[in-house]
Amino acid sequence: MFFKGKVKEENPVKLAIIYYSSTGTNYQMAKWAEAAAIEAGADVKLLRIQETAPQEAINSNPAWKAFMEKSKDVPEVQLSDLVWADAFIFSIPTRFGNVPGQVKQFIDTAGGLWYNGKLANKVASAMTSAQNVHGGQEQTLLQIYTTMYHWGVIVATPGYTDPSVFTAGGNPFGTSVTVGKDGQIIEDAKAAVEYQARRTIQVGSWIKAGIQD
Ligand SMILES: Cc1cc2nc3c(=O)[nH]c(=O)nc-3n(C[C@H](O)[C@H](O)[C@H](O)COP(=O)(O)O)c2cc1C
Repeated sequence: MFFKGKVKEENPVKLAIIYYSSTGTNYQMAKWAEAAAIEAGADVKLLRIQETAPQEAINSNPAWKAFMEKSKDVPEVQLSDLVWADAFIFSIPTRFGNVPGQVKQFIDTAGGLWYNGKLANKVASAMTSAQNVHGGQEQTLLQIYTTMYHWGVIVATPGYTDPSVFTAGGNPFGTSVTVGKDGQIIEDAKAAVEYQARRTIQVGSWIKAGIQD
């Protein structure tokens, strides 16, 4: 159950790691997932969801402004990336116990793909952050999973299938973290993120192999 190996190299799982981040937390988690996924042999794209907030709002928060500048070269996720991928990992902040509007705006452009069955039978898991330990992290994960259920995506949560889940705070829905006053992640979450990436790829490889049989 504790998957540490590599997926089949001749037909790697195509993994889209899709994040939204204002101040870098979810970017950090996405980068950890990216490194682990490459190590596991997946074909990986790290993609950011388009920022749609007004420039004045971004400028009013130095951490937000600095992070926008730092991450400007990360490619923006396109609908074609959703079609390309066998599996998704979403990393998104908690906003009032829900997904950020930027994420919802992108998701709501996928109606045509959904209608044409282009999103079904993929695999997904999600990660999130919040300011408070009990700030709605699980609820945010459930919100994005609800969309996955509509898409016909198979949601592959970590559950309690690896010791790293406990070290990171024990969220079986997906890795979730708390952002301290210094803007840094409080929990020791890197191993859990890496494990979640490997597990998403592993389940993705099972589904992909099953579809090809
Ligand atoms: C509009 C808004 C709503 C938020 N709602 C919550 C919340 O419900 N619970 C919480 O603990 N933190 C909340 N936060 C804090 C964010 O979750 C936190 O800034 C985010 O996890 C940082 O992630 P990032 O660095 O990737 O942007 C909110 C922040 C904003 C701007």
